[in-house]
Amino acid sequence: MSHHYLTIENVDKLYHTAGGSTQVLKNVNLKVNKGEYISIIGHSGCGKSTVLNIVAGLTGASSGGVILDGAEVTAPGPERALVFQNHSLLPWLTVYENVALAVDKTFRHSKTRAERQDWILHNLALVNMSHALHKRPDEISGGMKQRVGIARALAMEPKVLLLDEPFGALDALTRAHLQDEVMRIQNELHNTVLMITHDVDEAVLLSDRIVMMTNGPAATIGEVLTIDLPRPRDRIALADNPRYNHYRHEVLRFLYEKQRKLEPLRPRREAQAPAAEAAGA
Ligand SMILES: Nc1ncnc2c1ncn2[C@@H]1O[C@H](COP(=O)(O)OP(=O)(O)OP(=O)(O)O)[C@@H](O)[C@H]1O
Repeated sequence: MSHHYLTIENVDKLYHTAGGSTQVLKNVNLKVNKGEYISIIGHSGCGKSTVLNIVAGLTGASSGGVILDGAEVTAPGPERALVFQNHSLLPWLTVYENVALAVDKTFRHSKTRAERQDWILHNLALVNMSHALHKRPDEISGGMKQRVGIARALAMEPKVLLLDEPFGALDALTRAHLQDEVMRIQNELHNTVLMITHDVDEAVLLSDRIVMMTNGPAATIGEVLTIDLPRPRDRIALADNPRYNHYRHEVLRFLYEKQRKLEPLRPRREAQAPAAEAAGA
């Protein structure tokens, strides 16, 4: 048996639609150690969410599979918690109740009512949301909703945390603040994390390794970059760090030179502005 905690092995994925079938993923292989923070980056539509959904057990691989802590993934389960870009809190429940729902479900047999209550409060404190326990999602900001989503995921004590562009919908300052929070929590808890991102700086700042995917169809892992920067990491100090900038450059080079995304061809006359045509574009 593999000594890796999470193994994605020879995963192919075909989607069958009325128009025929498309091979989205081809031969995706990745081995993740316990406590590693992995980012997956690649152009839009290459298949990042499909990889994450297969690990989550939300969709099956067409061939190959996923093994987590020695067991094959065949269905969704609480040991793989997901956080999406668009907050998935239940709007009629308070912040506390949203986390309580997951905690009560996961620990109803293993923790007493009082222990569960402490655990909910503990996880909401971890993301600095203790001040808003009784607010409903429409009474808090987007960043706060993401904090609650993260608290809910952490509170399930998952074996792997699956983050699908968790900061994607946030403004730059809120995003930076939340990235710092996630780094702080990661330094404390050492979760195993798979995170999809489109943000090169975010990937370098947060990750132990960055998995770079080729363009689809039949996308696969093109390169894996190990980020050897000491933790805790400080975004301001790193801005002038040559190694940080080297990693950034490597990811940009992969995305914009090696895997340059070509826009689909459009009819020349209608699609291009006169100025662009005059410039010979
Ligand atoms: N259920 C489905 N049925 C058919 N095709 C699908 C389905 N889900 C995804 N696809 C297609 O598979 C490809 C990969 O989609 P996926 O969402 O995994 O990409 P992605 O890299 O996460 O994209 P983005 O960065 O834009 O979120 C796309 O071409 C998409 O249209």
